[in-house]
Amino acid sequence: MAAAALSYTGVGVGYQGTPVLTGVDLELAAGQRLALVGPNGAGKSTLIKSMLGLTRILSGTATVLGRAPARARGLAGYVPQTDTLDADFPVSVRQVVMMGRYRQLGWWRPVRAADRRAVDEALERVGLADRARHRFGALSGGQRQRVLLARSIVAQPRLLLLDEPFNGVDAVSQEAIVRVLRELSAAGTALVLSTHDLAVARDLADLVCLINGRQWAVGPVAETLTAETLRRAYGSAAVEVAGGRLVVVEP
Ligand SMILES: Nc1ncnc2c1ncn2[C@@H]1O[C@H](COP(=O)(O)OP(=O)(O)OP(=O)(O)O)[C@@H](O)[C@H]1O
Repeated sequence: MAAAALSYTGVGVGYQGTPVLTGVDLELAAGQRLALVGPNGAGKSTLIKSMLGLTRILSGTATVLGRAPARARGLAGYVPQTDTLDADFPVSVRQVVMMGRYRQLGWWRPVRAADRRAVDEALERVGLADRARHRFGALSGGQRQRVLLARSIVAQPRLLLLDEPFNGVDAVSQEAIVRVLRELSAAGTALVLSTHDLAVARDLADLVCLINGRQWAVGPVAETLTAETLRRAYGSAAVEVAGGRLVVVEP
């Protein structure tokens, strides 16, 4: 049987030996979709970085695709927040997506017809085939996010990690991204996405992990995103309003 996409038991993660998030218990199988939900500073990005082998596991045990996270580097796909990238960098959409192939095949190897085909197919899939020659930085935030998704899928990862994939993303791009994520998951890719938006978690995820400095709850979305667990994780001032948006009223 294939190794779990993720297996975390009692995990603490942080920086310079100081934990920012503790008590994380996660099991994710092929094709499952996990939403990491929590307020700003909860530790969502840090947890994703630990899955990429970029931050130390300070306590507990963790495997990513059957290996210790530091040994799994490069195996999981990663879609960063678009606004963390330098949009002025003079690179075409096609070149950005091709970077996803280099990682798998080595930058020294010449680009082959199969690589070009994979890039074309990925751009087609995210609905941006007609933008291949455009400058990456000239696209809208939502289109850039679709390009970054295309870059990650050309490497055909068994686990895909997305950090706030819908921040600053227009409705058309969000719809395209959601469609591709559903297709990937149906084909067996395990997904982890961090989000502030409870509606996104409910719509897209099977499992949710509610964190804020520590893990407050984990499990199937309907059972886990309850008013009670949200109140515990966000503090008593947390109020959920219609449409799944969470409004936190400062005490
Ligand atoms: N490189 C770093 N060194 C030290 N502390 C860090 C570092 N990066 C983040 N932190 C701290 O770790 C905590 C968790 O941050 P993290 O970015 O993981 O949260 P988040 O849930 O992703 O929040 P946001 O939604 O604001 O991105 C915060 O207190 C943050 O200040």
